[in-house]
Amino acid sequence: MKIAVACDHGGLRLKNVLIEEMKKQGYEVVDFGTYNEESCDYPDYASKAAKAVALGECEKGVVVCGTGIGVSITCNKVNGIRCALVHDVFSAKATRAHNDSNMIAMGQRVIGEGLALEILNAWLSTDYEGGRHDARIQKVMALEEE
Ligand SMILES: O=C(CO)[C@H](O)[C@H](O)[C@H](O)COP(=O)(O)O
Repeated sequence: MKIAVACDHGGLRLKNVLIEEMKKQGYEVVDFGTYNEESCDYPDYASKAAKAVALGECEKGVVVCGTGIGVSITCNKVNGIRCALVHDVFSAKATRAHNDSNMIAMGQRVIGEGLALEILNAWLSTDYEGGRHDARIQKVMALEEE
């Protein structure tokens, strides 16, 4: 599975930890930057990862900034993206099972690396449940057509 990743300067260290974990598990990672800690603008990088997921070039996406908020807002502006800002394991599982989220956002300034890795693994290994959630997701995605 191909995973798109991106961050700003505030998420670089955590992004690199997450990339290592995903590579170790055999995922193919496409890193859309940023690649150093020089101050930059998160929309420039998060949007690239989101577009890669929306176009089907990558199956899922992982984005990181200081809080996770800036990158999640950005990704959710791209049609077809359901990006969940997650800082606990319960929500990581729930957003895959219920929202079929195709991207996850985390904040390097919010959680430690150990929890972030648990969240990542919970998110990657949880399947969408379908059923009653289908209609809800369709209603969310229909807003893109208005
Ligand atoms: O967008 C954010 C906040 O919602 C991110 O956390 C950014 O990483 C943060 O705003 C960057 O802040 P900085 O003071 O420019 O490092």
